[in-house]
Amino acid sequence: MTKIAIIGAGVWGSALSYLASQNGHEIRLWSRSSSERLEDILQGASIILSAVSMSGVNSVVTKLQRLSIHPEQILITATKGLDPATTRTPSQIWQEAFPANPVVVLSGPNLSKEIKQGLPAATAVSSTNAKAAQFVQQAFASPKFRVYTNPDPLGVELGGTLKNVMAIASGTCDGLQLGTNAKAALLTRGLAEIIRVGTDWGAQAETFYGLSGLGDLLATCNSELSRNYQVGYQLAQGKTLSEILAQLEGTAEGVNTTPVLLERANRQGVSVPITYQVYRLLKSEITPQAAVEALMLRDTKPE
Ligand SMILES: NC(=O)C1=CN([C@@H]2O[C@H](COP(=O)(O)OP(=O)(O)OC[C@H]3O[C@@H](n4cnc5c(N)ncnc54)[C@H](O)[C@@H]3O)[C@@H](O)[C@H]2O)C=CC1
Ligand SMILES: O=C(CO)COP(=O)(O)O
Repeated sequence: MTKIAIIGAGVWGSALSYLASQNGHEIRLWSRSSSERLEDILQGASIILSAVSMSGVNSVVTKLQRLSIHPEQILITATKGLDPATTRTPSQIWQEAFPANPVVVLSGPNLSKEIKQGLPAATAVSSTNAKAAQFVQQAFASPKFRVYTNPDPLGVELGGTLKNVMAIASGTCDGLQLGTNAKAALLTRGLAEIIRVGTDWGAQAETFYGLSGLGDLLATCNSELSRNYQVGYQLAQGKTLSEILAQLEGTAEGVNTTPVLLERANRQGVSVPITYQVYRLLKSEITPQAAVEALMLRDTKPE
C-alpha cells in the first residue's frame, strides 16, 4: 500500500484516483476547492501526482515550493500541455522547481470516461530516474491498466501533448465528412509533423510510435470522448470557438497548445503545416474548408 497525493480533481485526476484506489493504495485527492490543507494531503505521500490542466501547473508548482517536499517523494505529471510563456513542458517545469526529486511523466491513450467505466487501457511512465518509473509502474499496474516504462520522458510527454493539436484537425476532418482516406492521410502526416517537432526538441523518434504517441493519436483522433476532437468537429459545424468551449466538459488543451507549438516550431525552423492551419482555424482567420484546401494545395514534395 502506497500513499498517493493527487492534485487536480478534474476528470483525469479523478480517474487516476479511481485506478490507484482499486489497487488498494491510500489516496488523497486535492483540488482548489478542497477544505483540506495541501500540506496535510502531501504529508507522508510516496507519490505526488499532478493532473491539473496546463493553466494551473505554474501556480501548483509555486504552492508546492512553499511547502516542504521531501527529495524522495516521486512527482508524477499527467498534464498534456505547453507553457505559453516559455514553451516548456510540464515535466521540465516540475524538474526545474524540484531538482532533487524524481519526476515521472505518465501519458498514453487514456480517455478518462472509458477508464472510469472499467474498460482496459495501457499507458507509459517515463523518467530519467528508472527506479522511480518502475515504482510508479507497480503502483498503477492492474488487470485493467497495463503500465509500460519508457526511457524517453520528453518524447512520452510531447506525444501526449502534440496529438491534441492533431485531434482538433481530425475532428474537423470528420465534421466536414471528408472520408476515411483523408483521415488516414491527416493522421499519418500529423504523426510525421509530431516527430519532426519532437526530434528537433531532443526526443527519440521511436517513442512517437509508442503508446503516448501513435497510441494516443489513434485514441484521441477517433473518439467523440476527446474534447480536442469535439472542438474540431464543432468548428466544422460552424460553431464559434467560444460557443464550443463554453459547453465543453473539462479542458481541450490543444486550443492553448497550438499557438505555443507554432511559436516554437517557427523559432526552430521546423515545418508544421497542419498545426499552422489549426492555428488559423482557432483564430477564425480561415474556414475549415479553406484550411483543407490550403493543406492540399501545398507545394508537391517527397514523402
Ligand atoms: N481527461 C482525460 O481523458 C485526460 C486528460 N489528460 C490531461 O490531464 C490534464 C487535466 O485534464 P482533465 O482532468 O481532463 O481537465 P479538467 O478541466 O477536468 O481538470 C483540470 C483540473 O485542474 C485544476 N486546476 C486548474 N488550475 C489549477 C490551479 N491553479 N490550482 C489548482 N488546480 C487547478 C482544475 O481545478 C481541475 O480540477 C490536461 O492536461 C489533460 O490534457 C491526460 C490524459 C487523459
Ligand atoms: O488525452 C486524452 C486521452 O489520452 C484525452 O483527450 P482530450 O483531452 O482531447 O479529451
